[in-house]
Amino acid sequence: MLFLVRMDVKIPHDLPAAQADEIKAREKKYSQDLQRDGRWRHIWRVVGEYANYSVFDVQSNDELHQLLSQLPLFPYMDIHVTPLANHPSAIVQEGAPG
Ligand SMILES: O=C(O)CC1=CCC(=O)O1
Repeated sequence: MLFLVRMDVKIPHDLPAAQADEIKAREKKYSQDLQRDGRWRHIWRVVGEYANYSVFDVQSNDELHQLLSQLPLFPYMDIHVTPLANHPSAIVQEGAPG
């Protein structure tokens, strides 16, 4: 199942820089581990914003919720999830047998 996820990062200004840097380092490792195992398919920066659009490929809503809620930056992000389905005009159908 594919999901488009927008994450807006809102780190409080009074969070000490060293603590913010440590959380961001953990976030990067967590994200890259999920990218390597294929569940975090894409991550794109939104131009001019501290936000990203990501595509996740997971088995269920519950799995996505678990992955997102374990993000180190989770307490400091607004997250919006859009479930994706195949478009009938797409020349490649995601998830269809090859
Ligand atoms: O910087 C961001 O957009 C938040 C984020 C998600 C994964 C990551 O490494 O940073």
